[in-house]
Amino acid sequence: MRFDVVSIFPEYLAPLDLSLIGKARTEGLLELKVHDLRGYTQDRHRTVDDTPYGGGAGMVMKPEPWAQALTDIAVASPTSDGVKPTLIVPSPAGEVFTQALAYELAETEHLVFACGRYEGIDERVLEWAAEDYIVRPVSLGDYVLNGGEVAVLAMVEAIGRLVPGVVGNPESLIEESHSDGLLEYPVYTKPSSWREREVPDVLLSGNHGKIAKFRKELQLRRTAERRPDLIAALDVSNVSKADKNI
Ligand SMILES: Nc1cc(-c2ccc3cc[nH]c3c2)n[nH]1
Repeated sequence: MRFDVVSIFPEYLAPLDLSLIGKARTEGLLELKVHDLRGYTQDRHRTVDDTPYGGGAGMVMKPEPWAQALTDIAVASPTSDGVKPTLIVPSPAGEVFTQALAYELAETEHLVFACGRYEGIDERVLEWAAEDYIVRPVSLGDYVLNGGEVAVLAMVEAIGRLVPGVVGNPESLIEESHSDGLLEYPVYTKPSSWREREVPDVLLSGNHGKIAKFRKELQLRRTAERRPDLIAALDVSNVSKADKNI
């Protein structure tokens, strides 16, 4: 799987050299290249923004540097299956990024991320890019950042960790939050007694059936308390009606 990221702050993406994603890149499980948008400007001031048509505060990112960068990236890495690469454009006005979308995108051969800044990217870039890309504006959540880089850090980590071999023990992907539509259960480790707080006895029992039941009940309770919206969306085939009333 290949990731390309375009930004005027390439150093913002440096954390992707670290930890699991960095190790996966070293091992060749993932390819990731960060591109400085200013490398695609033509003027000596390396201009990437200008005033908005129609007025309004702030500046808008000029279209031409984006077209040059996105053309370069698509030509440099043609997909083996002839499917257009996917262009993810972080935006508060995009579809919300979810674990389901992370799984979907983890199946994509080539993901390109366009990190906007200022008031955003000239809309014509997204229209133009649709000739050679599957264009998807994506929101990290209903809050406003100053640019797309933070969203890309989160998405590359969430997607990259799903690529086979990146996470050492694939079983750890099974029982995490949102993998089954529920929030994850609480976890504990040694010592069993800590500052007069005890680990739940059932977890020390060795009875795997009881432990699984206990954990599922805690997932349901935690989800009902913190994310009632997820309870409504639950696929009832994996939860009995009685469980949903916890
Ligand atoms: N979920 C979310 C995305 C953003 C975002 C994404 C790109 C730009 C460019 C300028 N401001 C931006 C904000 N804020 N919140």
